[in-house]
Amino acid sequence: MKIGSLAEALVRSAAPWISIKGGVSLDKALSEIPRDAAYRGACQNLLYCVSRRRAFAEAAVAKLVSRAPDAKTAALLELSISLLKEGKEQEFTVCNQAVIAAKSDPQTMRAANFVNAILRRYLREKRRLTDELERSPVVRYNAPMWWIRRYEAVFGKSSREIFSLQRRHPPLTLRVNKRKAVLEDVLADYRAKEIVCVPEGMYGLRLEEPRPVRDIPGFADGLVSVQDAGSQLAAPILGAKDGMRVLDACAAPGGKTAHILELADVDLTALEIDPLRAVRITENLDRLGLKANVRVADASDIQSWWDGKPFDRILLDAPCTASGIVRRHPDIPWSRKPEDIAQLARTQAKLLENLWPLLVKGGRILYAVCSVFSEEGPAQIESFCSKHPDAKLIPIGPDKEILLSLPPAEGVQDKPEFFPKTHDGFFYALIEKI
Ligand SMILES: C[S@@+](CC[C@H](N)C(=O)[O-])C[C@H]1O[C@@H](n2cnc3c(N)ncnc32)[C@H](O)[C@@H]1O
Repeated sequence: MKIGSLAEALVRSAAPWISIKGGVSLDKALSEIPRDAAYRGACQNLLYCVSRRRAFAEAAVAKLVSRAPDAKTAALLELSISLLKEGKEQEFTVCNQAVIAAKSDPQTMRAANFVNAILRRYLREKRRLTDELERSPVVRYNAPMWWIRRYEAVFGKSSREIFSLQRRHPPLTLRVNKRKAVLEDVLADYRAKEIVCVPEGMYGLRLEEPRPVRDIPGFADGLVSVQDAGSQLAAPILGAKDGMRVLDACAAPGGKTAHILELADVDLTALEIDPLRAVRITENLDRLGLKANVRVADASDIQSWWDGKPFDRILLDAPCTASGIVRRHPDIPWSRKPEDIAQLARTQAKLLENLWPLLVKGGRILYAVCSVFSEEGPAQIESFCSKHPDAKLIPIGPDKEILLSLPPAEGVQDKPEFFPKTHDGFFYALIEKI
């Protein structure tokens, strides 16, 4: 049987989807699909689609079947229902391709009629079913209840809006490499090429339609990089000047490392604990024509890597729950456990504590996390400052905030020019050693 491309994507996505449901991250599952496989792009779309609708797809399958099917058949049904819910593909195409997919895999072959019957029943009952299922906040917001409560505690009434924003596709934001191009020129060039885009923050451009990097003019030549606009605030806030010695303590894949180097001629050490991720720092710097001392090391194990010379600036973009970037990583609420927050907060505290002595007097450390939870942001910094009388918080940006919490936002401009309008959730605190 010649298998259609959607059917092939359904078949190829079933096993990764089962592993994602078992706790493997979406990034890791995608990294196991061969880079050059023709079906890779379709699988990626499908796995993002189902991750954004995980609670709905699981609840719908549970409602529609009288006896739980085997894992592969359940996965095929959930993937297909998420596509039907998304509504981009024709309904009959999804049903037909799902049946072809079931028939093409020896493990699901005998369930092909069952898959057909369940999907057709879903289509007949979808309105009633959707109303019923979406009464549950878990389905409506696509997150476990503990996560929803956490968000509500942070954002109050705005949490609904933030949850609905996270269901939409994330924007594709680029950072213009100041060493090689001028933002206005790139903007004009893209518009001439009919790429719809708008300026975003100080160095960014937001593209209306996402596209692979190979189709972004100037990407291969290092004129632009992909980086969220909230993330693009780190280098300017850090404020490294020519000649300074700078440490980027948790650097991979190197987005902020590169931005620091685009803005000033500094002697930069970039540390990364994960050797595979460290390779990506060098790849990114090579593409942009930048240089740093990239090392694989545990930043908190100072003895293992430090040469004893203090730093003028340290960026600590610490490992965190990533609760501010769910729009880009829709699997995050499902892959985290409540106890992860305290565990990660301890790791962040250790990194801060151990890196503080490496800073020269008058030097500054920028603490950053892409999390919206207080334990990883404001509470972390308040606790650190209470223990360090030589730590002084420096106001950030024209609004002079000392603890800058940016909620995930789209088109919101309640801050001066300096700030982007559309960005992920971030927390920044700039601390000077006095
Ligand atoms: C939030 S990401 C950094 C993103 C990066 N700054 C960028 O903008 O592209 C955190 C990184 O820190 C690394 N990491 C975690 N613990 C570390 C440690 N103790 N020492 C060095 N790197 C660490 C993680 O592997 C991860 O790549």
